[in-house]
Amino acid sequence: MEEEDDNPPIAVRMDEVTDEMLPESVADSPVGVTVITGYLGAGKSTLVNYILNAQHGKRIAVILNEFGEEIGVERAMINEGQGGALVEEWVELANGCVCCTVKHSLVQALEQLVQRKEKLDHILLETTGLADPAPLVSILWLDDQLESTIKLDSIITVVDAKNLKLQISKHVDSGSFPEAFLQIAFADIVILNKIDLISDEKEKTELEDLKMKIHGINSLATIICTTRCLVDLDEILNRESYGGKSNTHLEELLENSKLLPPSSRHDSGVSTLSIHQPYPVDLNKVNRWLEDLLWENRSSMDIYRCKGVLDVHNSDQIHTIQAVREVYEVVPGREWREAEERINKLVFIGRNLDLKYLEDSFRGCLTII
Ligand SMILES: Nc1nc2c(ncn2[C@@H]2O[C@H](COP(=O)(O)OP(=O)(O)OP(=O)(O)O)[C@@H](O)[C@H]2O)c(=O)[nH]1
Repeated sequence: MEEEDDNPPIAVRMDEVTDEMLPESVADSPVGVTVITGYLGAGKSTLVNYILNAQHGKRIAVILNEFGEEIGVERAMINEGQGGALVEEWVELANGCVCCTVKHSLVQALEQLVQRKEKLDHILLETTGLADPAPLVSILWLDDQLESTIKLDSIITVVDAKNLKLQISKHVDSGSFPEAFLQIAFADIVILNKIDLISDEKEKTELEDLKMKIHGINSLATIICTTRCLVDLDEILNRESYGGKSNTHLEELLENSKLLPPSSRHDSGVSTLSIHQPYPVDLNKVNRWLEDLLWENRSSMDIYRCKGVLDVHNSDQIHTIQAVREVYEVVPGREWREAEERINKLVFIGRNLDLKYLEDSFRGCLTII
């Protein structure tokens, strides 16, 4: 037996790896669902058509969903992989409001789609007329323990570079803010599209300004500039933005640069800010604090998203916080490294965010005051 163990591992080319050769956990891993939002005419259909028709070798189902309208039967299109034929399927959803009746039916319909289609690599859900992606996130962000065959991967918001500039200038000094800002606030990835329409030098500087404004609304979003939504699919699929066990955003959050508060508050009132505090926290107190912030609405803040890392009392594991509106999750991640400074860092995206309130109330969760 010992001799066998001493044999060197046999090298296998990754493109020859079949499901049978993969550990069960990888072969059976749930199919990622990416939600695509964006303002009218920003380029959502252009992105979907590109993904369906490009030669990327991935088998992707696209579901077109008219939220806000009565939901009956929705169309799903599936790319056969090698840039081959498109197959059309109908995914049946019960009528009703997205936050109640459709909840289970949407998840069930997606699970059935995965079961019917062998080796589906990914599902895209294009939403039209959906101003606020949060209800959809709470439907698709499923607990790992449910062992679903699907999992929410990320939210992509397609933005029209030329139009966003106009929208931002129009809404400066105004109390209102366009739904495009809300879609940016919830995005994990912002595709800043129609870059070809920004041509002269002056506009190019404005493009940098636009990126800063997007990060002013949501400093956690990855911005990808495109023309006709031509984007490397590896940059947008399988991001695992909501994976409880995934450490992807943990390392991101530990990077200082991602956490600096924007130099000035965004005029739309939708902004990002972050708090950093040393000393371990009491996990029960953090849960109560989050519930107070997200559920009780005692302050004038409107918190859309929160991501963070925690130094939990009596634990060597970094804990991550992730919240979308009232749904939140705190999970242990990797262990703190020896040289790493143990700290609590939290990033909030929302309206009327109050730094002092957040810092003062969070201090109550520390084990050393
Ligand atoms: N110049 C330019 N035009 C683009 C680009 N991307 C998309 N378009 C055009 O913009 C228009 C709107 O694009 P769509 O993909 O239909 O946008 P959409 O977000 O799906 O639009 P709705 O479904 O109406 O919300 C179309 O005429 C596209 O051909 C781009 O990068 N540059």
